[in-house]
Amino acid sequence: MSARQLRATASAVDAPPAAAADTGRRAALQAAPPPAAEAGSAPAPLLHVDNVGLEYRTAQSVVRATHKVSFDVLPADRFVLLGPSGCGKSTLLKAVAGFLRPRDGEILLDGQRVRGPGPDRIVVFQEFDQLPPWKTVKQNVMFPLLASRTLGRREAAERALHYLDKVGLAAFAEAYPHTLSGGMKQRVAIARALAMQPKILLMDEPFAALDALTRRKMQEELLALWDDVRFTLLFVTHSIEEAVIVGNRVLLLSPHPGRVRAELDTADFDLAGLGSERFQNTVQRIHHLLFPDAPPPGRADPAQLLSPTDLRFAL
Ligand SMILES: Nc1ncnc2c1ncn2[C@@H]1O[C@H](COP(=O)(O)OP(=O)(O)OP(=O)(O)O)[C@@H](O)[C@H]1O
Repeated sequence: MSARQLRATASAVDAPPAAAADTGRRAALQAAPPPAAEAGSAPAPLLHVDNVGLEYRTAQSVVRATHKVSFDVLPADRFVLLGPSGCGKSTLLKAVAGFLRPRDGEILLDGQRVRGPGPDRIVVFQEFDQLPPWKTVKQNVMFPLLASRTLGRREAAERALHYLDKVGLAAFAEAYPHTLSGGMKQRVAIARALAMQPKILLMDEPFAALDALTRRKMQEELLALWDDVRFTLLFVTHSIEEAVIVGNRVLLLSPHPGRVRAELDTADFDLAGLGSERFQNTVQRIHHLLFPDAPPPGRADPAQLLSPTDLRFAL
């Protein structure tokens, strides 16, 4: 990280809330430009979300999920959408995946407008039942490669084993999903997604159903995997701690309907700093940005990632 980025990061997370309010939250907390920008050649965004409004329509009602949300995800970003329940995080992810068309604005992936689902965007969900139980672990990882005709059977098997090895499950290739723990099932889902070598990996609260210690371990493994593979990640969470650990950039969304509250550069934080004063102060500051009128959250117990700053309960 450049000295300039470090300074920008510090001003983003250490500035007092009043200062953020004075200068405009978005401006004060804008992510630092990547080093290439200093040389005048900023990388083009891989994902460009421009003024996107999303809604659900039924015969009886219209539910507005997001309002004029804009952000850019750069190649190899770990970009996190953070906000309270109902602010439209999952809906945004669904729109990027192509399952939902924006009511307003547009979503571009690699310069192309997103018009529907495609193998260049793979979603990992929270649920443990995303793996067909009648297929072995290896067959599960191979399935999208074969179904999309990306690879033939032999190459698909090789690639499946390669990614199962990366998530530490090569020894379980012939096992069936019901014999695996929740964390292992999520690893298989991650291996299956990465095996498709998508342009962007979409994760919708992938660790939320795991116990706190397994969740922490999975965060650690995800970061190690990213270090190894350098994929581009769009990750949804309620948990401020998880957002700060997993993301190098975090977009804060206001309560329903979701609007952009701020964008933070969090590249400087990792699991090692979890209990530190600086980490805790950052968590509290993010909480304040989301809920300026609420009392500050209690200090998070580093052993408990489902902490008072889990925003499911923050409305
Ligand atoms: N299928 C649907 N039909 C109608 N409204 C929906 C549907 N899915 C979501 N919504 C509404 O859209 C809004 C945004 O929902 P969304 O699930 O995207 O929020 P979220 O931030 O992901 O919440 P959570 O963190 O609780 O998963 C909410 O008001 C929700 O009730």
